[in-house]
Amino acid sequence: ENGSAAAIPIDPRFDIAYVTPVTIGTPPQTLYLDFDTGSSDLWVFSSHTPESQVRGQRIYSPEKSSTAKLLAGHTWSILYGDGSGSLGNVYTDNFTVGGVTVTSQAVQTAQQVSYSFTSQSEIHGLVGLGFSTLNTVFPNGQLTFFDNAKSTLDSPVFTADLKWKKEGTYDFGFIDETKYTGEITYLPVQTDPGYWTFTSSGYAVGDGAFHPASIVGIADTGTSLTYLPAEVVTSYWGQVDGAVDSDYYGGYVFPCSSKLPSFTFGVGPANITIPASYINYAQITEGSPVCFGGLQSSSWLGVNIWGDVALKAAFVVFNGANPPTIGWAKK
Ligand SMILES: N[C@H]1[C@H](O)[C@@H](Sc2ccccc2)[C@@H]2OC[C@H]1O2
Repeated sequence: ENGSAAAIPIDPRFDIAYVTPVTIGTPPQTLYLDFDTGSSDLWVFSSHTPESQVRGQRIYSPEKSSTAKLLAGHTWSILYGDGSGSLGNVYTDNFTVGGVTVTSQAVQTAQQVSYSFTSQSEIHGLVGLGFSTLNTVFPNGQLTFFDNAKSTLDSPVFTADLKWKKEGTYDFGFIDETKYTGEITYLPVQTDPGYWTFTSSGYAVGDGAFHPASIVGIADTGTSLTYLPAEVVTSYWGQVDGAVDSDYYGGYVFPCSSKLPSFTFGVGPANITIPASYINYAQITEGSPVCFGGLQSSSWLGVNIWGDVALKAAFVVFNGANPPTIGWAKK
């Protein structure tokens, strides 16, 4: 059974993250979760999360679900690239998103969450859509929702159609031709260690020359910005009046009044252009004349990350066939 679900920006001012409604258990409990191709744990705020760490989030209560089963002796603990983290125990239960149901999905219930989760009341947990090898459940790693659902889908794919400051969609099991223009360019995926890792064929700043290059990076719907090699972002921000790489603000900032160029990245023989407006990410604080860039250096990260700022400029196909590939189309 195929499915389709909304990807809703959690903040109307800038696209810090997107959440998608899911139901868990019997009777169904609805939570809004962050679908994250950059990790592979499905975890939720729960009745096991200390009240001091819950601030407005909806919670999953396994004790109220007749189909919940404790996965005895199993625990999990995850640390994310941005330093946030969570840990807890594990149940299996019915899990439905956009009409696609997995009847015995591992649902990881949080017993601890870090402050950055407590402070985001609109995010009630994460659905990892990376490869199941990254799952942190111990002693037996669990399968992602997509890996469990794959065999029931018409095609072993899901697609991301994220949008700038608007609601987009995740589709499961099919490719909606009305959501993109031209052709989809498919690239090989390196599945070790478990991210959707692909190689971009280069970049261009604004209407400038295309620079062929091999940029290995991960497609990560759970990361807000896009992080690329220093030489790439230096050449981009070099075109922006007043842009500086600020230790104080932790990245490239620029006068909000400055004109920004677009940014184009290669996907095989094709390319995707990120409009300048997407790269004018946000004011430092409400009303500030200083703005934070959506394109930042990856040098301190050790990995290039094509986050939402890049993904929302494209229609992206996460093809879970064997071997997996990733498809990019303009829209
Ligand atoms: N794959 C990403 C993940 O989804 C988020 S976890 C997260 C933390 C706080 C708020 C919302 C989400 C974190 O940032 C980058 C990488 O790790």
